[in-house]
Amino acid sequence: MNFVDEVEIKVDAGDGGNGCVSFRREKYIPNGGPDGGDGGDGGDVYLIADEGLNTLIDYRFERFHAAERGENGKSKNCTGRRGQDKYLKVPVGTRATDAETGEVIGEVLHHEQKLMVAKGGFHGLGNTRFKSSVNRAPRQKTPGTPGEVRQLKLELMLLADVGLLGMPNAGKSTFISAVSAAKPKIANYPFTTLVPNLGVVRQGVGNSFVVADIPGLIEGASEGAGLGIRFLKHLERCRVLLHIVDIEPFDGSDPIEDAVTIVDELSKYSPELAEKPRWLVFNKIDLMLEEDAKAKMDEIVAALDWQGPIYSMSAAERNGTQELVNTLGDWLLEHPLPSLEEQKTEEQVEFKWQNYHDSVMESEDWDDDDWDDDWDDDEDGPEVIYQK
Ligand SMILES: Nc1nc2c(ncn2[C@@H]2O[C@H](COP(=O)(O)OP(=O)(O)OP(=O)(O)O)[C@@H](O)[C@H]2O)c(=O)[nH]1
Ligand SMILES: [Mg+2]
Repeated sequence: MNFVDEVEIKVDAGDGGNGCVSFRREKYIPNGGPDGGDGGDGGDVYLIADEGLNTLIDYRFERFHAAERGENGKSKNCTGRRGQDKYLKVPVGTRATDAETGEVIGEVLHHEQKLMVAKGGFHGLGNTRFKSSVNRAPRQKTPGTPGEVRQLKLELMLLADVGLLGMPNAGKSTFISAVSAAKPKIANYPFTTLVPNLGVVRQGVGNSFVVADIPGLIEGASEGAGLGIRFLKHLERCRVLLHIVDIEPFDGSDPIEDAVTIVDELSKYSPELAEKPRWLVFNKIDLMLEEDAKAKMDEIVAALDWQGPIYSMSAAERNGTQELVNTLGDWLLEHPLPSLEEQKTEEQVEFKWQNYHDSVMESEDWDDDDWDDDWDDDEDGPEVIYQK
């Protein structure tokens, strides 16, 4: 099974390089000024979305990823080189969470989108920076700060427009194979589908949508029964859910209870997901006389107190499926996805060392009137303070 949608990895951004203490030593310049350069910043760790990937499996095997350390500063005012950033390729739709705090860092939703998951350390300052009218031969420097280390949970959530929800054997996979080119395994035993499948429904040029078929849910799924509810996360980004109800389960279970169970488990998993637009789709109507089917459907609608849209079909006989797909296509056109900018509501996560630079700048070493005068001269090599 190559589909892996959850992994935990450790990311380690590069430490900042240390500042350097050094003095200019040259022939004929006996008392050269300070010329210790700053260190380089540590490299950051980023996720980068790659549309060619559809699993996080590589991260099962490689769990530690580090960016490069910044180089230390050197004499002659040489600034250390910045550490190289580390880019981790992930499938589009991957979300990163800090595993220790549970804080969602962000997600990558389109090809080549980048997300910083660990910030590199800030560079240390060389002694040139501490030169002043009072102290012309400073021996101060600051060390680079450590790069951020995070235990990271990566979760892949499939990007689909329509999500299928229902008991095992309800006919979810039969439906997706009826309306798309997807060829999932279909069988009359529960949990035939073990990992999500995506199917593309084509309705003419430039008008297609994606359906996600996920493993079935059973009672107690939120407590881990069956395959649990871990696959429900793949429905979070769908625009509409189809609750597929088998009106004549061959295991003899009561279709009313089954339908209620699904709604309960959905609400337990996430009230937001339960609030998402959802259509009730009765399946296997070929197994009953029309009147009996109608009566059964009415009972289920009443038991669920269902007010939303209702469809019926025989996925196996492809009866009613095309109609459902056409209505879905129209509905999706009328309910476009919010643009990416609107989706970016997530706050920028503050990184641990964000304020380090400010605190160094504010420290007393900088309270010097001559500071501004000295600063500008540094651009083209060391400033010579004493020259005979
Ligand atoms: N008579 C009839 N049988 C159907 C219909 N749709 C599906 N089936 C049968 O029901 C059984 C289960 O179908 P699947 O599509 O595998 O069900 P599923 O919801 O994907 O089940 P899981 O993957 O286990 O969650 C299969 O034997 C299908 O042939 C239908 O409309 N009519
Ligand atoms: Mg299935």
